[in-house]
Amino acid sequence: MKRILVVEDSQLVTKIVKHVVKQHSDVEAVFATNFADAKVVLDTQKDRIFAALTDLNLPDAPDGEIVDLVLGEGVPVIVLTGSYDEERRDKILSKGIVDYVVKEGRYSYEYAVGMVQRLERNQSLSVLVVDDSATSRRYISELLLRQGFNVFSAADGKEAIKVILAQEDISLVITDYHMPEMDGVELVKNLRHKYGKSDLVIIGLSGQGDKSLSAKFIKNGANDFLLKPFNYEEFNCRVRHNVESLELIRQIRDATFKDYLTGIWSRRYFYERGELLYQDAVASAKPIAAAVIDLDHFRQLNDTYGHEIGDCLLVQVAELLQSALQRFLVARAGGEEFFALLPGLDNDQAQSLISQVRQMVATRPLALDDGTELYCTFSAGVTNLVGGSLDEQIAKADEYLVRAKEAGRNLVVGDDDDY
Ligand SMILES: Nc1nc2c(ncn2[C@@H]2O[C@H](COP(=O)(O)OP(=O)(O)OP(=O)(O)O)[C@@H](O)[C@H]2O)c(=O)[nH]1
Repeated sequence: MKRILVVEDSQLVTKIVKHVVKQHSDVEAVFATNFADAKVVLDTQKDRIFAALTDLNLPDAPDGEIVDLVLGEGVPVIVLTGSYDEERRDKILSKGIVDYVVKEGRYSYEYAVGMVQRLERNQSLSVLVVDDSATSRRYISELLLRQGFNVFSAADGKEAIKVILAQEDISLVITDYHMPEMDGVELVKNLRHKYGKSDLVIIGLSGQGDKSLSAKFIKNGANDFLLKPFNYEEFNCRVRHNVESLELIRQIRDATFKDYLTGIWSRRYFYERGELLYQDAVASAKPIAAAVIDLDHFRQLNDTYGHEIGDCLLVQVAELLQSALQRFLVARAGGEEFFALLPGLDNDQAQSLISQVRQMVATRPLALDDGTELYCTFSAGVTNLVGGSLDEQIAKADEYLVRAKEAGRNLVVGDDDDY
């Protein structure tokens, strides 16, 4: 639950903000009606305040002094004001606030509270700024840091690709056009070989003299374009809009490809992604191992403890598999069965890795809500025998799994075993 400080002297506005906050189950608000009360809240609860929504004209501080107070405590500020004055707005924005929202009807209050949630979600998103000008890189990075993002930077396209490969979780790239080594459009073309628009948002930037560049960027795969110099609010809105579109696409993808119970990849995704990994391995003559993992005596466990506890165990085992094999493709195939695809591993390596995971699952107690601890084991078949398709390889691993079950369970059978 995120706690926000709302500093507002109008009773009517306070009532509206309370109502809007109530619609967001993950936000709670502490209210102050003047500068002095806000100071007391910050003095006593600063570490628990995630962000502040503040008016500018308070009875005991009429000239926006509250902004300096809150920023001085290191708390991000979203100004919510009735003041339309452009000059004042620019002055307040230049202090480093997250956003300046004018009270113009119901949507503006929802926008302001939504901005708090945006700030929180941005903390789990990484952004890469690519520009050969150190000043420009610093400026754009500073704007993004204000919005809560994790920010990385690179001085040209080549360096950008290195950062992205080393830092797999980059969701947004903001790139200038004119750069040595590799320009912005070349960078977009290169990135689009590997990352679709649902994996990575790219926003192109360039100076006023290059108007045709917007089309060039977008035709080569950028999601959006901004002409420099841009104003902070335009930048903020464009970034927010693009990041929200990305999240929506990811939600749809997850609903299609993630298993509803455990949250790990589904059988459908395993075959879609797995087929590409499989074809890559075949084309490059590199090893690829497939494993079929099946929990032992799961019917008995369900019968003894109930289906709900069975579900709870499936979730915990899925988490263990996912974290132990995080470099690889892991999916719930259905029921109490999981698939793993391990590109780059030969059969000895894959069998040894899956055996370590088997040992870990067998010896780690799985905790239930009432404090009870249960243990469960799995059996697995692991093969590197690449047939005509991924399906055939999985069928072979499944054959070994049956042998592991027949040999007594809690066992991993590979290509060289005689079971
Ligand atoms: N709780 C829970 N149980 C499931 C789910 N999907 C399948 N199962 C149960 O998993 C059990 C699988 O039973 P079996 O195929 O006989 O396998 P097993 O009891 O694990 O025996 P072995 O595989 O031979 O060790 C059945 O009782 C299914 O009802 C699920 O989503 N949740």
